Amino acid sequence: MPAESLRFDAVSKRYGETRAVDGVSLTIAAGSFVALVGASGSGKSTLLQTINRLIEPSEGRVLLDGEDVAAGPAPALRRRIGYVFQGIGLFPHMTVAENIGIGPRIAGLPATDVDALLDLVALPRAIADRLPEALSGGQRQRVAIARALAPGAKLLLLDEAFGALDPVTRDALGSEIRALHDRLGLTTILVTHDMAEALLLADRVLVMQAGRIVADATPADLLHGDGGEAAQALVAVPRDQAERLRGIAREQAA
Ligand SMILES: Nc1ncnc2c1ncn2[C@@H]1O[C@H](COP(=O)(O)OP(=O)(O)OP(=O)(O)O)[C@@H](O)[C@H]1O
Repeated sequence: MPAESLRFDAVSKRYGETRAVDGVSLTIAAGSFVALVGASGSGKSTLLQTINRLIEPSEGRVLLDGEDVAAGPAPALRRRIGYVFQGIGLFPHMTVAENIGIGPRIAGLPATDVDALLDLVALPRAIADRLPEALSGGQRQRVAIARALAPGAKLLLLDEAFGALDPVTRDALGSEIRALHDRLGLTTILVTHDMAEALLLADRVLVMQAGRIVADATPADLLHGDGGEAAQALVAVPRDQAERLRGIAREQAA
């Protein structure tokens, strides 16, 4: 199955006076890796969840491969879309293998090849019989990714999926997700607070502010100073940190 393309067509979501998402129109090409960044409360998670219908837009529509996501039943839609969020949501009383296989099992699909999925996310096959409590945070996150991909999803939504991990694990898992994206030909949307992560992993970076997309640029363009004020304020953070670290290294060497 080829990667899935996405289109947001004037999508808004209101909660009373709050416009969590405010008239977003946007096309995401099949096979692209898009990062969605922005301050807390800017609407990233709300926009992401309109794709798998955890949130229904107040106005507008979302098209997956040209078809309105609201057209068919939500469970069938969600099987096409891998969704991983910070809270992970593994079932604590089920083994790793049961957690990974639950989606296809509920849908009455053929049993999941758990070993193949564990290989895919670089986990030892021997952990298949463990409960989630017997895993590290990074391992749990990998199981969640394997579960998200188990029904053959070609669209992967990651909502601060690496948020609770230590920086070393987070960096490694980010690179592995990018490699997995390339190898499986996925379309991936990564919500992150971390502009460095967005710049390093994505082909395209979208910046949200007060429910709107205020910048849409490649990492190279952002690093060249494009994208406007809000985007450049976010790019300045890792750049300033890198410069301060270089300054400390220079002082030590002098
Ligand atoms: N169920 C809800 N009821 C009322 N307001 C909501 C609800 N969900 C989100 N909001 C509001 O919508 C806005 C966008 O929230 P959203 O969670 O999409 O932001 P975010 O960019 O993902 O934030 P964070 O980075 O902190 O996760 C916020 O002002 C939030 O308070």
